Amino acid sequence: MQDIVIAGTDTTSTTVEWTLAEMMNKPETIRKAQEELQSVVGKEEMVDETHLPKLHYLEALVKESLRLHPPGPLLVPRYPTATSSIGGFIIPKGTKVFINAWAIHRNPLVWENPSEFIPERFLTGTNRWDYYGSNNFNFIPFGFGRRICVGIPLAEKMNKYILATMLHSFEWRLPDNSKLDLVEKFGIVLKKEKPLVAIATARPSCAKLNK
Ligand code: HEM
Repeated sequence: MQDIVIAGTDTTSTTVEWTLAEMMNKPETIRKAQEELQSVVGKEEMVDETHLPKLHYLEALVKESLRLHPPGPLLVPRYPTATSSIGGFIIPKGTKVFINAWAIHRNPLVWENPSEFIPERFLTGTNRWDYYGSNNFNFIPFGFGRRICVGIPLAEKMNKYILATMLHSFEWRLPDNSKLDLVEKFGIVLKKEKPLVAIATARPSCAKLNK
């Protein structure tokens, strides 16, 4: 139980924080997400679970944020049960192996402009990557194989639900005289070095919230 709470809380809040920070750095993404929310949810309603599968742009935003800033950058270590050879390297049985998902997600042979936040890459062509290691394991924010994250169905919903509600109900801006930075702090969970501080103002378009 404790494992599930630990694995499921920091990862989700970090994903929401990174996604909002990247969006505030590229305000047109906020406008596009709010347009999508306007057409799917509308002015009179609050976001609910039934809207989530229709929010394709929002899903692309979350995926692009997980690509650039995977909360578990090195996944969980593996210990091979047999000696094996990968890419010419011998990996003895029992070696502690880390998978660098962070680097895989920025591989320039796979991702065009890998360091740039471009959610559209998850909307077109074969790039509608899922979370289960499709596309040759080039996108693995939840890991892969037997020990893949068990919380994917919940995390998928929560990430979108929280962000959708925040963007539908509020406008977001930085405090006066502050600058946004996107510096990472490496750890078991990959966080922002400086937590995002943002000011929320209720959107006039959200009638129910203002009652
Ligand atoms: C954005 C949210 C999340 C991300 C990015 C994430 C990421 C990960 C990653 C990378 C792993 C290791 C997988 C591997 O090494 O192959 C993992 C494992 C795990 N996650 Fe998540 N996770 C998230 C949310 C959640 C939630 C919401 C729960 C539970 C409700 C959860 C429960 C777990 C558990 C129990 C494991 C260990 C699985 C095992 O070892 O068999 N995670 N997660």
